[in-house]
Amino acid sequence: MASQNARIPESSEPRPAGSAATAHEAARPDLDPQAEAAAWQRRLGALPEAHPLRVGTAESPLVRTLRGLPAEHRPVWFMRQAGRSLPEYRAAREGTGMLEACLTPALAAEITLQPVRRHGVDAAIFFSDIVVPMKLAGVGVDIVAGRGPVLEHPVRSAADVAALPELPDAALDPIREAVQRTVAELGDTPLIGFAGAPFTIAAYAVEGGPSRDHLRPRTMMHADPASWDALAQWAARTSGAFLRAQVEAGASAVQLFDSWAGSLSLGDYEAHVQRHSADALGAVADLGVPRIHFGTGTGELLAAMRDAGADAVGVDYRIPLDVASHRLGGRTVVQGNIDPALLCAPRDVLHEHARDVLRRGESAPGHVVNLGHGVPPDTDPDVLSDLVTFIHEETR
Ligand SMILES: Cc1c2[nH]c(c1CCC(=O)O)Cc1[nH]c(c(CCC(=O)O)c1C)Cc1[nH]c(c(CCC(=O)O)c1C)Cc1[nH]c(c(C)c1CCC(=O)O)C2
Repeated sequence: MASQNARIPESSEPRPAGSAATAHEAARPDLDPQAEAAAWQRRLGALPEAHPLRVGTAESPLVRTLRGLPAEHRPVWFMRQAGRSLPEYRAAREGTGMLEACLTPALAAEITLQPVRRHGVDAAIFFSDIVVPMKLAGVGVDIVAGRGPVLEHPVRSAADVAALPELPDAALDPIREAVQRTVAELGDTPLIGFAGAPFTIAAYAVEGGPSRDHLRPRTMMHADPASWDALAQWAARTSGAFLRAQVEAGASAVQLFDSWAGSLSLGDYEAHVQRHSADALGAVADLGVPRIHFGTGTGELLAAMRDAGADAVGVDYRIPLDVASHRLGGRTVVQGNIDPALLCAPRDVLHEHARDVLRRGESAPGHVVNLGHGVPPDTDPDVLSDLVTFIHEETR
């Protein structure tokens, strides 16, 4: 059991004088349960009475942790938990393209539910993709297995940006139906809705597909700032509408994936990206759902990503979680950051690494356990099921 008072291994950065070794206690004494509960109810006021967050999932370990409240155990889920690591996923996808699967409500719901049934994770994440909103808007994009999203026509000029179609609200109906089908099965297990952050979406649009350093969008924000701004605003509107549709249909939390933000300097992030991510997260601000903001290679961007409007920050495996929490001022819920590479290590090695992540997570007011990035496709599903059991037993 990872003690609440576990001594945290010395991190590479000084801890501010007087900060608690386990901020959980430091954060909680300030929390007046009655006041928090009243504020929480006010926060959810705009949601329908029957929304899962108002009738059950609010007391789930995931949502309580995102609210900064103690929970029966540390919640755990995995990015890319719905995917090729599951034989049942491969069977369900047989003969159906990726985007077609995302836009077939019964199939998207089934795939979303598979890892919850198999692993007993504390949250489902909606089976879709960050380029689905682009597709629904009418942009020529497909997902190539082993590569990722590929566009028919890269977006490189002001004219290309001006030609980008707006996402019609009715085009989101298959998404709403898939979410409704999913939450009808989930009961008190929360569904996390998600979207791609404007920079990551724009990086695919400008490059036309996956790239390592995202040089073209990073050049555009300096060489043609007006086109960059118009493109990022379009991406924020499109992703924001996608997020909102999932929440209105029943998602109890959202995650904004800025997977490729790590290629940005803090200066470029603050000057050219942060406000657009704030607009995407702002699309659900009035609905009160907890918001998680995740990126990879973002050790220098953590506070700026939180300040874009997140309740929690997803941290990748490259920075120790206590160091990340320190950079967030010790006052932000963190998510992560088990290294996916250790899923193929011997079980005792993985468990010791997970204990270290749990100990380091004690330095934040709340810790949602996750990987530092997605589940590798060749992962043994039993390793993930065992890891969920281990995390629950260690933190019960
Ligand atoms: C960058 C990114 C994308 N899509 C996503 C991101 C951000 C997360 C991350 O950083 O990995 C987000 C995403 N994509 C998918 C989900 C559903 C949730 C889940 O998988 O658990 C989520 C949350 C399904 C998917 N999206 C994709 C798959 C693999 C499709 C398959 O072959 O089954 C899944 C399960 C395809 C995809 N889509 C994308 C990539 C890079 C790929 C992988 C290409 C490949 O390796 O085959 C773009």
